[in-house]
Amino acid sequence: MLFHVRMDVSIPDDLDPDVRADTVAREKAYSQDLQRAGKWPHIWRIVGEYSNYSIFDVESNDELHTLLSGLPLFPYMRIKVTPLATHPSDINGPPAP
Ligand SMILES: O=C(O)C[C@H]1C=CC(=O)O1
Repeated sequence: MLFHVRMDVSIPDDLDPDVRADTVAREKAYSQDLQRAGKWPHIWRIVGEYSNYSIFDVESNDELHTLLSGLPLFPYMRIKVTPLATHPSDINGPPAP
């Protein structure tokens, strides 16, 4: 199942700089592990914002929720999830299983 996900990050200005650096480093490692596992096949920075558009490829809503709620930056994010279906005009058809 494919999901379009928008993440908007808002880290409080008064967060301890060491905590901030550690959290951002753990977020990067967590994200890259999921990318290597094929669960997070696309991530794009939204120009001019501390935000991204991502595509997740997971088995269920519950799996997506587990992955998103495990993000180290999750406490500092607003997340909008949009489920994706195959478009009938897509010349490539549905994604390969
Ligand atoms: O920078 C972001 O967009 C937030 C988050 C998502 C992946 C990652 O490494 O950080």
